[in-house]
Amino acid sequence: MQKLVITGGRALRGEVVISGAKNAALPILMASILATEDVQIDNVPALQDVKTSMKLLADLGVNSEQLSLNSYLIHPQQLTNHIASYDLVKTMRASILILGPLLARHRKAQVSLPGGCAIGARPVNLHIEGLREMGAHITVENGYIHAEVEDRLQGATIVMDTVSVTGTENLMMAATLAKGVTTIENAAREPEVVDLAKFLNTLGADIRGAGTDTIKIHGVEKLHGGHYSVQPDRIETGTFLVAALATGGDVTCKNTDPSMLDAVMKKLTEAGAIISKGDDWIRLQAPERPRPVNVITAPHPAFPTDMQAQFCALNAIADGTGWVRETIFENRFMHVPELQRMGANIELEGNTAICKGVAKLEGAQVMCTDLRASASLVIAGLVAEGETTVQRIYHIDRGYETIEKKLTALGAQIERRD
Ligand SMILES: CC(=O)N[C@H]1[C@@H](OP(=O)(O)OP(=O)(O)OC[C@H]2O[C@@H](n3ccc(=O)[nH]c3=O)[C@H](O)[C@@H]2O)O[C@H](CO)[C@@H](O)[C@@H]1O
Ligand SMILES: C=C(OP(=O)(O)O)C(=O)O
Repeated sequence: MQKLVITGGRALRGEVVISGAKNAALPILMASILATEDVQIDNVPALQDVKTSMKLLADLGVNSEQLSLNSYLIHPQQLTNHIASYDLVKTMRASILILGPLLARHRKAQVSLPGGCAIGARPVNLHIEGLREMGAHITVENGYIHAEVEDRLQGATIVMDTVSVTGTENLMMAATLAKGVTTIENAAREPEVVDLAKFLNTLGADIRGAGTDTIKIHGVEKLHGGHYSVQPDRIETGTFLVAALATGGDVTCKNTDPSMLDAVMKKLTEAGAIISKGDDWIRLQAPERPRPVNVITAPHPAFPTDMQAQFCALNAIADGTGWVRETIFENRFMHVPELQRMGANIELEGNTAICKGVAKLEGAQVMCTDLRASASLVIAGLVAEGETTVQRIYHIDRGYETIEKKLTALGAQIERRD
C-alpha cells in the first residue's frame, strides 16, 4: 500500500494551480446521462473518485472518451444498464448521485447504498423521500435502492428536513426531466450545487435559485449536449492555504475562486495570515506562528466541515488554545488520535476538539482514516520535526490531484513510496 513520507520543517513558498472541484465534477459527470447528445466536461480533477465515476458510467453502457488528463467527452445517447453495483459504489459517496439521473432518464434504477468517507451514518433517506414525492416507487433491499417510475417523474414541492448537498443535487437532477415544476425548499446553498445547476442549464435545463435555499426547476422533455468547465476546488484551495499558514510560508493559489472561501479566509485572517486576492487567485503570507481560532462547521456559507480537520492541525501548533466544533457529521474527528501521536495536545469533548497549541509537533507514523483527516496529517507532517509517514493514502487520492507533486513544487520534502 502506498504511503507519503514527509520531512517537516520547510516553509511552503510559491504558486500552486488549483484543480477542478471533486464535489462539483462528480455530480456533473453523473448528470451527463440526463443528456441525449455529446457532453464535453473540462477541468475534471484527476482523482480516484473520477475514475470510479467513469467506470460507473461505462457499466451503465455509456460510451466516453478521455480527451486529456482533465477532459472527458461523454456520449450519453446509449444507456443500456440500470444497475450501479456495490463493487463500484462502495468506495464513493457520490455514487448515490447516479440515482436521480438514472431514474429520470431510464425510469428504472438499482443503486447500491453508497460508501465514501466513514465520517458518520450518512443516510440517504432525504434522497429517497424526495424522489418518492416525485412519483417514484422505491424499496431498499439487500443493500440496494430499487427505484422505478412508470412515466416521467412528476414535479413536486419538496421541503428538505436537513440541508443535504448530494440530496439537493440528486433531486435537482431528477427534476430537470420531470413533468411540471419542482421546488426544493431548505436546499443546500453550496457552490457545488450552483455549478451543477449551471452545467444543467447549459444543456437546456431550466433551474433557478441555485445558491439560495429555494430552487425551482421547470422540467423539460430532454437535455441537449454541451461543453462545460468544472469550477475550482475550494477545499483544495483552503487546504493549501492552511498548509502555507502552518508552515510559516507564502503561497499563491491560482485558478481558484475566492468568492467561495469567505468563511475560511476569515478564519485564516483571524489566525494571523495576511491575505490578498484577485478574481482567480488568493495569496497567503504567514506570520511566524499562527494564532488559535475557534471554528463551528455548518452548511454553506458558514465554515465547511470539509475544512475542519485541516484547522485542527493548524490549531495544534498555534500560539494558544482554540477549538473546532463539528455540527454536520457525528464521527469526523478520527484525525485527532493521529495528530496526538505527533505530539498535538487535543482533547475531545463531545463534538468539540479543544486544541492547546504546542511549539513543535514530532514526526511519527500515522494512518489516514478519511479524506480530510489525511489532509490534516499531511499538514502536520509538513510542520513536524523529523520524518512523518502517512499510511493508507488511498483516502487522500480520492480528493487531491497529485498532492505530493504540488507540495514539492512549493518546497516541501514529501515523497510517495510503495
Ligand atoms: C460528494 C459530496 O459532495 N460530498 C460532500 C457532501 O456530502 P453529503 O451530500 O453526503 O452530505 P450531506 O450534505 O447530505 O449531509 C449533511 C447532513 O445531513 C445528513 N443527511 C443527509 C442526507 C440524508 O438523506 N439524510 C441525512 O440525515 C447527513 O448524515 C449529515 O449529517 O456534503 C458534505 C457536507 O458539506 C461534505 O462533507 C461532503 O464532502
Ligand atoms: C467527505 C468528503 O467526501 P465524500 O462525500 O465523497 O465522502 C469530502 O470531500 O471531504
